Amino acid sequence: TDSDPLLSFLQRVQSDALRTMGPTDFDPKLYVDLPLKTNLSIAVSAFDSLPRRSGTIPISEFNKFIKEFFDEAGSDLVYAELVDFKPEPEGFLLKVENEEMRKWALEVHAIWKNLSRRVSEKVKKRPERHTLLYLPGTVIVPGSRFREVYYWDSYWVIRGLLASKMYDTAKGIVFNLISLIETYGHVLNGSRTYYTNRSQPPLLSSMVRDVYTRTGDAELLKRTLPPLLKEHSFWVSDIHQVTIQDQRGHKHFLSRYQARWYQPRPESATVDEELSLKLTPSEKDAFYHELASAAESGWDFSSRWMRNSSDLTTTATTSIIPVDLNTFIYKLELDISTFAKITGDKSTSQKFIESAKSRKVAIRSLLWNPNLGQWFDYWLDKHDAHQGVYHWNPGSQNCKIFASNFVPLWLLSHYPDSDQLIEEFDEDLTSLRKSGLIRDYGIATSLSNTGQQWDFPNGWAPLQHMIVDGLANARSKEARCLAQGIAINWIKTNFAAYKKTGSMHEKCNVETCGEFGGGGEYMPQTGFGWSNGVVLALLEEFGWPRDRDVSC
Ligand SMILES: OC[C@H]1O[C@H](O[C@H]2O[C@H](CO)[C@@H](O)[C@H](O)[C@H]2O)[C@H](O)[C@@H](O)[C@@H]1O
Repeated sequence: TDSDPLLSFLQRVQSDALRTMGPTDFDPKLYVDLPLKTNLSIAVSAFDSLPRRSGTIPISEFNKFIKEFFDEAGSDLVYAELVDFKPEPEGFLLKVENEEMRKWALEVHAIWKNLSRRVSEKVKKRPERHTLLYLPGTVIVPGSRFREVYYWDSYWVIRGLLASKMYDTAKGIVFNLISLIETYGHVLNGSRTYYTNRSQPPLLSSMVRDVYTRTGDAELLKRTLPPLLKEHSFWVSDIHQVTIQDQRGHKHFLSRYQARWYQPRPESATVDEELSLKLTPSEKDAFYHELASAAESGWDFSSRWMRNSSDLTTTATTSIIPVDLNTFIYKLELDISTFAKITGDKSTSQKFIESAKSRKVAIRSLLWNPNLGQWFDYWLDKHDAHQGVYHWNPGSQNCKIFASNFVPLWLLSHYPDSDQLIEEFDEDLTSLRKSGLIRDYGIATSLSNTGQQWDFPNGWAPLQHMIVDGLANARSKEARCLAQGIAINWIKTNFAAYKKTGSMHEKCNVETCGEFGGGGEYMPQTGFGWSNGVVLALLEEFGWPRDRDVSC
């Protein structure tokens, strides 16, 4: 934040706000999202002259200051009309025959109008007054406190938009993300200045591929290939790529999450500072780095990254080689190779076939566990590294159960024939069935109830979708039935929660029908981009017969 005067100032306002308002219902993100009305220097001197009693600004003075110097959070994104939205598009969810389900699906489809925005011209004119970043086209936001575009959320938003037949809006989202690569060299976690230090799970090529499959737009592939090559370089750069030598002396290259950030996350600074109170200054820096890196994974936060699942300060994201990240990069490599082939760039196509092959060997050699029949994250042991090369140790696979252990199955829906990564996966699904992850109302994120939001009993839409989509495209009938069963229960619980609360939720509790998820550092959010996208995508894939009950 030192190099960003607006952010430093907003963080001062945020920490004074906590002292003034108290911790109940306090959301630190609100303060770093406030757009400035005046020049920064004027606001700073007004802030410095506010009266303080025992270090605290009186509430009326504080509120007056906020009103005078800031516009409302989110007001720098304005409502955008969706040019391709139709209340009931032609060919919409043709397999959904049940009237009640169809009516609800149309309501979920209509929520795109509530979530669509464009960045105000004010941001383009005076970027120094906003933490929001300018994007050229219409955006779909997740909802509630998430007032900006998020990277990996956008994949499932696009899946939903494709089911809603909104191809132009879907393409516009891709172009927005590309504009971020052009400016920053990678897609940001989200479109805010405080997210420039990290990315999120790399799913841009998957967005492009799915839009291309529906539209056949080869121009899109031509335009996206150069930025996708940049994105690939980002994920195999020094900070992300790790070399691991196997027991036969063969060197493999896999990637990890790692943010370029050693301070509290500005959007959660008061929380991070409180958490780090017991740490020494150098431990604090390392802890903040690990938290930001966990945010890059999209799984913020989870026992998956913690050495001790009851102590968030033991988060050690950068010491882990994640199954899902390497699956996504493997798919990125296959996608780049496919796009290059279609657009006539043979040498790039060949080069990326080779990269994908090497990554496949690495994933199979280091992350796949043939005895337990699943892929595991791998813990890096710094003491075991010699001149930057780690030595593989089978005991360092993290054999705890997480939904991410089954994310490679997702490849079945995109590369069903050519992909040998999953060929060893037991088609009778013993490891998945016995994992304990499949619950009555969806796939649990993990088996540990730690109070973190990416843990039990929460189920997240993206995780349901990747595993279900993969199984639905498997050869075995059993796998396809399992996929359908999970999809039906997930749709039912989203339906029940919507009927009960009038909203779509960011996450659900997989134990109880109609109950939304909890835990983590902020209040459960509604809206909600990826949840809507996944419901629409699953309804498109499986349909809903007339006589199937909609309730649990
Ligand atoms: O403000 C705290 C954190 O919030 C975001 O993470 C969560 O919401 C995102 C939007 O739906 C989602 O992509 C992510 O998986 C969630 O855990 C944000 O991405 C974090 O960087 C931020 O610190």
